[in-house]
Amino acid sequence: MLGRHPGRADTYALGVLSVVPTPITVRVPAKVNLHLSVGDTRPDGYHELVTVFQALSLTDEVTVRTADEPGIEVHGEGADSVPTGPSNLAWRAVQLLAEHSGRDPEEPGVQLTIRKGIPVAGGMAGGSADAAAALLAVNALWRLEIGRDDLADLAAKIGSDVPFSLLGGTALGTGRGERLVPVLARHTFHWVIALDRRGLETPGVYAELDRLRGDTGPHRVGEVEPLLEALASGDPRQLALLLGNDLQSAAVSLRPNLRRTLRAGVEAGALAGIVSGSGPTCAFLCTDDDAAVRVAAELSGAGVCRTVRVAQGPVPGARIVGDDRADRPTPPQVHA
Ligand SMILES: C[C@](O)(CO)[C@H](O)COP(=O)(O)OP(=O)(O)OC[C@H]1O[C@@H](n2ccc(N)nc2=O)[C@H](O)[C@@H]1O
Ligand SMILES: Nc1ncnc2c1ncn2[C@@H]1O[C@H](COP(=O)(O)OP(=O)(O)OP(=O)(O)O)[C@@H](O)[C@H]1O
Repeated sequence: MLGRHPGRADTYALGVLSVVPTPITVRVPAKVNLHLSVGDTRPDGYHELVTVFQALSLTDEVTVRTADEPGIEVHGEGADSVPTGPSNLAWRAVQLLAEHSGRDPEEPGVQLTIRKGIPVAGGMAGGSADAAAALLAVNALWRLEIGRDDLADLAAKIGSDVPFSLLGGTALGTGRGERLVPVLARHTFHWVIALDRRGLETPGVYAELDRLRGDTGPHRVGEVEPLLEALASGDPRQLALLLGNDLQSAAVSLRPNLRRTLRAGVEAGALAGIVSGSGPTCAFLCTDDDAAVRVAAELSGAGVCRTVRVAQGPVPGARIVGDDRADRPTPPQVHA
């Protein structure tokens, strides 16, 4: 590798030596949709949305490094069900940036390591998060200096949730969810996240919503202003009354057990519970950190879900946290 690409920006000639750039690690959050109104299907097959995203403190980390042998390693919970080939969304991000910068997308000379903390196929934008992280990391690795707005345009080509994974915080999303405006959210909100035993595929959940709706319509997207006011006030009780997700009925129709999970969270003391995005993960809003810990303990004892996490939001979007974490003890579960 050393010295083989003297003209490329990712190796730097130092006399007879070349220096391979330091690996870059990006941390990226999960999301929950506090409000998700699904309108009609557009000619391109996507549904018109009005949604409010919030980034939560469940995170993935993506490390990119220059390598002769490209590949993807995935560590952490659910790693076995994450593809390590070209359908991995983070790999698609690498290929997109390679095309964008005039490199060969089939041989980008990059190795990816993904550490999953976001549930896979859980409705929390795990794959989208990895794609956003890979965009930011490779932009830095190759010193492309693509600005945040242009990165967001590239992100939208990969998936509707990817631009929000880059942005983070709390944001209003329109279009198919990719057009974003940041929203003021005072204070930190405390969440309990209940993970289901198996994932749900997003297209199937939208299709189930269409099936349940039948010929009714047109479908107006719901009002979001009261929720934005609750966010600005910072009062979780006010916010709890306004949480809503049009995909919830479809997710519950595909997974009737979610009804029991949602009920159990509220019985355990949460202010309200919703299915997160396309599900099956359920998110419960709590009054404060202590309440969240109590709800999490009770919910995990209720036997209604696979596992339970406590999280806070909003948190920042994808951001560089440092160089290689190769000294970490977690053994890889999937190899490229
Ligand atoms: C459910 C949400 O997570 C809510 O934020 C998103 O709408 C899903 O976003 P995503 O996973 O990034 O989805 P994409 O990869 O863009 O699309 C996957 C599939 O979901 C459906 N889809 C997605 C977004 C949208 N506005 N309308 C749709 O109907 C389509 O069947 C599409 O083929
Ligand atoms: N880097 C990735 N991490 C997780 N899943 C990925 C990744 N790349 C591709 N996938 C595939 O995408 C599918 C959906 O996974 P993901 O975790 O993104 O779901 P999700 O959180 O429900 O997505 P969203 O909330 O954006 O609809 C998985 O079944 C997996 O096969």
